[in-house]
Amino acid sequence: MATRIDGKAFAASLREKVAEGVATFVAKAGRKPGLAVVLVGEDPASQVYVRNKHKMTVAAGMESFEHRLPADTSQEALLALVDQLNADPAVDGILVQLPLPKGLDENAVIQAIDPDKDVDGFTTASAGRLATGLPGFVACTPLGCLMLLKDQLGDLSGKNAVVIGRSNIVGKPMAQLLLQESCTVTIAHSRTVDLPAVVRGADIVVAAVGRPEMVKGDWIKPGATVIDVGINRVPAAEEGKTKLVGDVDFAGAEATAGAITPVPGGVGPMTIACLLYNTLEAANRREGLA
Ligand SMILES: Nc1nc2c(c(=O)[nH]1)N[C@@H](CN(C=O)c1ccc(C(=O)N[C@@H](CCC(=O)O)C(=O)O)cc1)CN2
Repeated sequence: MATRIDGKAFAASLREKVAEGVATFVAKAGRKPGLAVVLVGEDPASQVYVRNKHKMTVAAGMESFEHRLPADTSQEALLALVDQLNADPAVDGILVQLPLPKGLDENAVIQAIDPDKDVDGFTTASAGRLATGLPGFVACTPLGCLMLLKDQLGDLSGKNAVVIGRSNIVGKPMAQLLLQESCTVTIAHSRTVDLPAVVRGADIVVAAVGRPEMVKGDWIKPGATVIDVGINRVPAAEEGKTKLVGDVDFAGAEATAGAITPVPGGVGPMTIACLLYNTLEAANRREGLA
């Protein structure tokens, strides 16, 4: 039976370490690191995530600047706010909560963020820095996955890693991070031929496809480490109720894997902890303290 990787506990201890780093920063810089979060519209899940970001930012000793805008905000107004935050010396990190309401150009808004404040790691500048090994910010979810993997396995070099999913936000940066760790990396996607066979060759599986329980237990190589990025809400057995499942059939994979992240309580909590980690890093760099 696989070890369950406790992302919730790991994230809590990372947030504590960030809080210690924040105290050191405040002592040296004479100010708090600042994180600005922009939420447009009333998407219920986004509201919960933004509320949690605010609470955890404050708990880590940082300044939280929350900007809530109505769903009918224009592209121009949103870009003007991003410009204002880029210029604000109290703001070290900027995050625009995704998804944006229909009608807004997500890519244009993200690219408007100053790469030195891009604590979400979503700008093309950040992606380019990661791909070429330059210092920059790595998107929080893949960064969290890497931290969990290194904590579990130590040195990753020479491991066969399969990343299922090729999104700019998770799949591609995850593959870059694993390559940097000297893994042999395969990026699998919807056109991959014989996905089960590809996954069976992997020592490390990162599933980020957004399809509930798509990766089956008998695809997993015995002893492999499985990182499940999926957060899918599906109907529960009880009438009218729902539950969260990942992209991996947890019960099936748990029997064969060496270690596996659960959903919830695996990768998800790492996302906000890594956001705080990146914000502290941004503040240190801006003050020449990194
Ligand atoms: N600008 C961004 N937008 C979005 C990001 C992001 O990193 N940057 N990621 C997601 C949402 N997200 C943070 O914003 C996020 C998602 C999930 C979790 C989490 O802790 N999930 C829990 C389950 C929560 C639940 O019960 O519903 C878990 O997996 O254990 C935290 C943050 C999209 N938008």
